[in-house]
This record gives sequence, C-alpha cells and structure tokens, in this order.
Amino acid sequence: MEAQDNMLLNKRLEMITTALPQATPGSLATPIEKPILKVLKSPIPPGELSVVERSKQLAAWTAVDDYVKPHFRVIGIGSGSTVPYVVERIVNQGAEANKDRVFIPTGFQSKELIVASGLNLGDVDQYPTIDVTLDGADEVDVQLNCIKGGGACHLREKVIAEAALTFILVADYRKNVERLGTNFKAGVPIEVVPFAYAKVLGNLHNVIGSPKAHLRMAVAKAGPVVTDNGNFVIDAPFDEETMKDPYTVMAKIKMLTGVVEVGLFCHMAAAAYFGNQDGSVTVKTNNGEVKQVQPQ
Ligand SMILES: O=C[C@H](O)[C@H](O)[C@H](O)COP(=O)(O)O
Repeated sequence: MEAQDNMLLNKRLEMITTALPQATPGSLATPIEKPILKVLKSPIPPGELSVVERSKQLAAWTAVDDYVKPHFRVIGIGSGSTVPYVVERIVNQGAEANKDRVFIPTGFQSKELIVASGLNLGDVDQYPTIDVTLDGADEVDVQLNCIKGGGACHLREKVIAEAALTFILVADYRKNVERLGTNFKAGVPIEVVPFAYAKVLGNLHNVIGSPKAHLRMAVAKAGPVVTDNGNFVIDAPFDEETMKDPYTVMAKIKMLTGVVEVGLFCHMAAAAYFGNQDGSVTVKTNNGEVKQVQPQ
C-alpha cells in the first residue's frame, strides 16, 4: 500500500469509528444500523475521490454486486485500501441482508473494519468454508495470478482465499498487468519466522536468484515490520524472465525452511475487477474472458 492510501484508509476508519456507539461484546451480533449506514454510504462524496480512489471504489462495488449474493452467509474480507469499498457496498445491501451473515477478516485491519461497520465477526477456525472472499492485490497478471502482501497480510489472506468457494480480486487500473513485476517493483513479499530470516535471505540471494531480497523495515518503528502473526517480511524482486512463471517462483520459495507464506497467489482467483480512469470496470475471469462494464 502507498503512504497516501494508508492515510486515506486511516481517515475512513476514523470517520467510521467516531460515528459508532461503543460496541460491547454482546452487541456485536446485533447489526447497528443507522449511524454506520449513514457514514459508510458516503464517507467521502464520490466526486471528491481521486481518480485512483474512485477506480478502487468502482471495482469493489461492481464485484460485490456480482458476487456477494443475498443467500451467502460467510464472507471473507481482505486487507488493503480497496477493501473498505467492498465493506461499504456490503453494508449498503442493508441490515436485513447482513444480519445472519458472518465476516471473516484477513488481519487486524479488516477485523477493525468489520467491527466498526457493525457486521458480525467470525474466524476461519469456526467457519472453514467461506462462500466468497474479496480482496485487493498489488498486481494481477493475465492468468489472474497475483502479488499480494504489500501490507504484510498475505499469510492470512491466502488462508481465507483458499477457504473460499470463490475468490475475487478488486483493484484499480494500475494493478492490471500482462506480467507480474511490471509496475509493482518492491518484489515478492515473503513472511518468515524471525529466527530464520538471515538464513532465508541467504537462500534467496544465493540459490533462488533474488540478489536484492531484503528485510522489510518498519516506518514509524525501529526495526523490521512485524506481521499480525509475529513474523518478519522479506521483499524479493525477481527479473522479468523469472516472473513469467510465478508458480515456480512461489513453489521454490515455499520450500525454504523458515518461510511461512509467499505473496504469490497462483491459479486461485475466479475473477478480477479493475476500476478504470474513465469510470468503466474491466472484469477478467479465469476462463480467459475479459469484459468492460459501465457501472450505473
Ligand atoms: O498485504 C496486503 C494485501 O495483500 C493487500 O490486499 C494488497 O497490498 C493490495 O492493497 P491495496 O488495495 O491497498 O492496493
């Protein structure tokens, strides 16, 4: 996620949470209606959103309209700056539609978002089968393989994606690429157990072919980023040729002892929604179909 995305996201969360009555554990099962709906309906008027933010919103809203069916009861909510628009649209389906649903988060951020939105919170150990999971991506290729983990959430994200009967990606136009690594240059995010990070870094440099792999450092904290699971993250850039086959890259890295999860999601998504600058949405499905839709 970019710094600007983070700021917007925090602003949106702040707006949502300040409008909420204090939630008590018992009250979470009861959808809190009016204040949240009002705030979420138009936290920032669409006309005031930047082009990128509006694109994220368009992608998220269209994907929710297509894939969050009225009868779905267990819904996975991903992480990042696009996902709040997913939640926004789900909340707008109304309290009646949401009262018997349970939402499964992919980390601290999405858990806060679910709670702040007055939706019912669950976990994947209670609900190992999820109807649909919607999540953002750092980049998506033509086969719907993607890089995830720009926000260090990819371990839980992959579990929640795998637990879902249908996994859907939502992103803005910058993420829609032919080949992974085209715009997202930070590298493949790799979650590692802390005591093994130096060994894994060595493996990446000397064996796997990522000489610039490095430990991700925190911004407002001394030392490395620590994930929601208490682990470290390594970012490993690969050359173009290598990224032509993301599945092999993923499999090789995953075999390194000390690696917990790799931020390459291959052959997992059923569809990807990309909001475009002109207000249209590109929808790609895993059967190779690409269509352009004009949300109303
Ligand atoms: O770890 C973070 C996640 O994989 C995000 O879904 C990914 O970084 C995309 O985030 P955004 O929607 O902010 O671009």
